[in-house]
Amino acid sequence: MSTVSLDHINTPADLRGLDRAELKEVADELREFVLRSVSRTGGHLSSNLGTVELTIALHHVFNTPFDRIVWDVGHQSYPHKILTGRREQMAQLRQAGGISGFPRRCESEYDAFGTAHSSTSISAVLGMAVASRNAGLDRQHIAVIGDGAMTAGMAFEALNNAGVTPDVNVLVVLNDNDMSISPPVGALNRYLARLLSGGFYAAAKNVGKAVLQHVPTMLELARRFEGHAKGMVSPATLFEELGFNYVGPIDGHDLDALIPTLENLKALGGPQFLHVVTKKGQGYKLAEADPVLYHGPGKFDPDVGIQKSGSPSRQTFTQVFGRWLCDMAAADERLVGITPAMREGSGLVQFEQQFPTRYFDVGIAEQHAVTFAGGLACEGQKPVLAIYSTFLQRGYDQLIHDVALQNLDVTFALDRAGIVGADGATHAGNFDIAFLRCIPNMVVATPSDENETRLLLSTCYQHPGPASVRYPRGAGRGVAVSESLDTVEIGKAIMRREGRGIAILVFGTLLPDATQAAESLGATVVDMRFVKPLDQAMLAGLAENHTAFVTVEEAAIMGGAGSAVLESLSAQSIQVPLLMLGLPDRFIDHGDQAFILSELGLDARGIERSIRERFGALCPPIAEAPADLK
Ligand SMILES: Cc1ncc(C[n+]2csc(CCOP(=O)(O)OP(=O)(O)O)c2C)c(N)n1
Ligand SMILES: CC(=O)[C@@H](O)[C@H](O)COP(=O)(O)O
Ligand SMILES: [Mg+2]
Repeated sequence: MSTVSLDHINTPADLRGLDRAELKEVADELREFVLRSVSRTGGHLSSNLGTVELTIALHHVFNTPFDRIVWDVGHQSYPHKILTGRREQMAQLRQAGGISGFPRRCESEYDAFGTAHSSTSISAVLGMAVASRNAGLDRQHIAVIGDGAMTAGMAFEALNNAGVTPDVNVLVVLNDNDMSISPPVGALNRYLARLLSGGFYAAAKNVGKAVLQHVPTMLELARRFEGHAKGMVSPATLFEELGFNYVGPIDGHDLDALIPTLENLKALGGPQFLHVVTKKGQGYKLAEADPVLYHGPGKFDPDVGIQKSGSPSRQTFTQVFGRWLCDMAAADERLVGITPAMREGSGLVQFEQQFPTRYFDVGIAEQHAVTFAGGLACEGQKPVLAIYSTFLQRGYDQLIHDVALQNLDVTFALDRAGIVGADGATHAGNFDIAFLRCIPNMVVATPSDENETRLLLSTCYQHPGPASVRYPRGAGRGVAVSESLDTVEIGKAIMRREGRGIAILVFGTLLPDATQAAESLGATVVDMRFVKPLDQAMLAGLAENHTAFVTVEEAAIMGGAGSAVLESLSAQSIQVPLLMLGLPDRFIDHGDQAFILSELGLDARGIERSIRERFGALCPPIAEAPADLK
């Protein structure tokens, strides 16, 4: 009877002494561990169930951590974490103080490169491989990239570069599960499907001379041990044309196929490309049947599966957006909705069903999404680009050059603005206010609740130029949302509470916390609604009868809305002391959203405490206040 157990695998070295049968036992245990563990913490499930054998094979064959593995996106790296000494820490996955859901260099020497935004792995391993070559190191560099991540331009920029870079040991493993978060889109997906079906080779046999143009030289053939697997002289795949030695497709759940193939590839130098086929959710029937639902679930009972809860009392901001989009699309046939591969997360499921010809999933291609929207706007369409704040960072030049500079009418619906919780710093939308407000022509709206979100979406949509509306991850506070498509005046703030001494200027959904603080302080509260254009008249008016200002935003303080107020006061030669509350100048780790906001002093107590610390003389005494406020 075998004594092999996952409990005894503390580093990949422990895998290297195992035979094939033992490795298969480890794979079964590892899959079960991933399922049980993720069901208790929440996290990315389907992708991790799909990479169990691939992870074991890679660590078995390659000499990690000396050899480098870069996990693209990194949401499939849990088996890797478990096999590299973090099995116990999986219990705190994505929780405050616990390990991250993504690879991080500071977390383990086995995490060769930090990932989370997709399609960076080939560039990163190429950089590493060139550095190894220059240092005379005989090291292997492996990028594991999914079929979804492979659709991004950046992956192709890297292939283009790697294919002609001399003397680099780069292995790209394409983990093809025929899924992105939602079903994959685009011509590359079709091409991969043709490779899998064998149709590519079969069709090629009939192409006659065209095939011969692609016949590799005898020397190359000798290098391609996989020639026997293909079993014939075949036309070059796209990846071969780009300078890679293409091998595959092989079954990514079959250790008997994976291990010898990787061993052979390890012996070869130069750019290698291995196409493996896996199943998202492999081994857990419910996830296999619905990999979208199990892509990134919260906690659930694995014996029962995810249970659909009854209709929740509070809508998420994403749902508010999704409904607004459908309503506005019904009212205006020029509206088109765009998502870069985030149909579910961005709230476009219903829109796709209702308006299939006006729905565009462009793949993981944020840059393209922005310029595509610009092109649509040129011809009189009204594009709404639904995009996470953090992913718009990818399309920054396109936003400036292809949209704002030409004053094109594109509405940016920025979801996940501010703290996002379990995904942490890589996904937090901290920077959009700072990077958007400096762009000429941009309108930057910061709705304070669900209804304001709808109102400002309509307002920005009707604005004939580029405009953005930012809203956070998760549910609002339960504010009823009107069904109208009314608009408000752009650049106009609204007074929410008239007080004395201190005026709290709120940009976004921290309004209830700021209001609660203001009630203790007797302060004025203004919902600023827009960072740009800023309501300068409101600021000037408030300055006449207040002695201090406080700005509150769930965004980076540096360059943020508070900075905009400061600039405006300075430009108007208004001298009022200003306290800026928002996100500090550091990356903020994963953890519960409310907990993080409270740690950052951005809940009602924290806001009051900061104001008292700074403007104590202007504040009324604390009556029966909790000790931490005194
Ligand atoms: C730049 C960027 N855009 C979008 C995402 C969101 N995202 C995370 S995983 C994923 C799908 C990736 O598909 P694939 O690479 O095939 O991996 P799989 O989920 O199938 O394992 C997407 C769109 C991201 N992480 N980075
Ligand atoms: C890995 C990745 O980028 C996505 O799966 C992301 O984690 C989704 O985040 P939401 O859960 O906020 O949609
Ligand atoms: Mg995939």
